[in-house]
Amino acid sequence: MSEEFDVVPPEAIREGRATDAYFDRTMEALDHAGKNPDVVAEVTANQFATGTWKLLAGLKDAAGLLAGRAIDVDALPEGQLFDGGPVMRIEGPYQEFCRLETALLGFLSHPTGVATRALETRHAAPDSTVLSFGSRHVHPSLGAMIERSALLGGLDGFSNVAAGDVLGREAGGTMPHALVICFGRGHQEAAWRAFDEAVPEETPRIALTDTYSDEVDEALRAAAAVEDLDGVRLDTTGSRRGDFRYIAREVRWTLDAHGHEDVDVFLSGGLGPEQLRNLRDVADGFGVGSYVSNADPLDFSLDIVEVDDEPAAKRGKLTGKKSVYRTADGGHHVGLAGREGPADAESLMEPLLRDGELVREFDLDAAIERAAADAEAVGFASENREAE
Ligand SMILES: O=P(O)(O)OC[C@H]1O[C@H](OP(=O)(O)OP(=O)(O)O)[C@H](O)[C@@H]1O
Repeated sequence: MSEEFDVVPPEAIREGRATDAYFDRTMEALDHAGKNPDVVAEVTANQFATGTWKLLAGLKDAAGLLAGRAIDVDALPEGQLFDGGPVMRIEGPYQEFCRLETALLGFLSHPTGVATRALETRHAAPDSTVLSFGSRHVHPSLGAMIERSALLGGLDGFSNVAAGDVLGREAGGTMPHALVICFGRGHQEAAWRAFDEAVPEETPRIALTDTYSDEVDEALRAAAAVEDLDGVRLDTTGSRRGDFRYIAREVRWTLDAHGHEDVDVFLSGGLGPEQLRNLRDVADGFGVGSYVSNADPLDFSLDIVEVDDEPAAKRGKLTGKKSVYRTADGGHHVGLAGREGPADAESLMEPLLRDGELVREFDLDAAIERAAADAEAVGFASENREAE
C-alpha cells in the first residue's frame, strides 16, 4: 500500500498535469497542425445577470497557476461581488494556458461557492461572533481553501489548525464532546476544570454544556466550576433539540438569574442563515459548519471569445472581449470592451498578470473589507432578507 494520500500534488497542478485529458489531446492536435492562435478567453458563470450575487474567491491561487505563462490576465478583484458576466479574461497564445483550464476553474469555482455561503451566513447575524467549524466535512487537503473562503465572506474565525498555518492566522474553538466523555458521566466539572487549567491564558474558556444532561443545569454547573468562564456552547443533538431558541433563552435567563450575565452563549450544530436569523438575539455567537463548507462550487466555465482579434465563441456564448461595471446605483453591468459603459459606473476588471508577471498584490484583509463594503453597496443583506 502506498503511504501517500490520494492527493494531487501542488507541483502537478502548477505544471498543468491536473488537467482533463482532452486538453492533452488538444495540445497534441494543435502542435501537429502547427496552430497556436492568439485568443481572448473569459471565465464566466452566468453571461447575464440572474439577480443572485456571488462573492469571487480563489483568485490568489488562480493567479499563482497562471503566472509565468506568456499571457495577460485581467480579473475582478478578490472579494468583489458579481452577478453575471466574466470575472477573468486571459489574452495570449492558446497553448500557453490550454492545459491549465481544469485547475483554473477549480481554483475559482469551489472557493467562490464557499465564500458566497459565508457571506450569506455573515449577513444573517451581523453582530454575532460566527466561526467556521466545517472543515471536518470536506477532504483535508481543502482545509485552507475552506477557511480562507469563510474569512473572505466575513466569518470571524475558523477551527482548522493546519489551515491557520497556511493562512498565517490562528485557529480557534471550544471543546468537543469527546473531552467531556473522557472524564465520564457525572464528572463534567472535571473536564471543564482540566481544560481551564491546561490551555493557554488567552484561550477563551467556553464549556460545552450539552453532553450528558440538561443544558440549563450543565451551564450553571460550568459557571460554578470555572472561575471567569467566558461562555457555554450548546450543540444539542437534533433528536433532543425540541426548540433550540427556547433552550438558548432558558440558558441565558438562568445564567443571568444566577449572576452570570458575563457568560456568553454559543450555539452550533446544523446551523445556517435561516437558523441564525432566528437565534441571533438569544445567543452571542455561532459555530457554522456544513452550511458553509458543503457549498456547491459555482459553475464557472472558460470560453474563447476572440481568435486573432475576431469575435468568436461556441453557439450560446457571447462573443467578444467584455467589460464589467458597478453602476452608481449598485447594479452590475456587462458590455463589450472598448464601448462606452454606463455613466458614473466603475470598471471592475483590473490587471492581474502582464506577460506572465503578477502585477497585483493579494491581501486577505483588504479582500475581506472589499467584500463587506461591496455587499453593502449592492444591498446584499436586504436582498437576502427578501429571499426569506
Ligand atoms: O453541524 P455543522 O454546522 O456542520 O457543524 C460542525 C460541527 O460542529 C459541531 O460539533 P462538535 O464540535 O460539538 O463536535 P463533537 O460532537 O464531535 O464533539 C456540530 O455538532 C457539527 O458536528
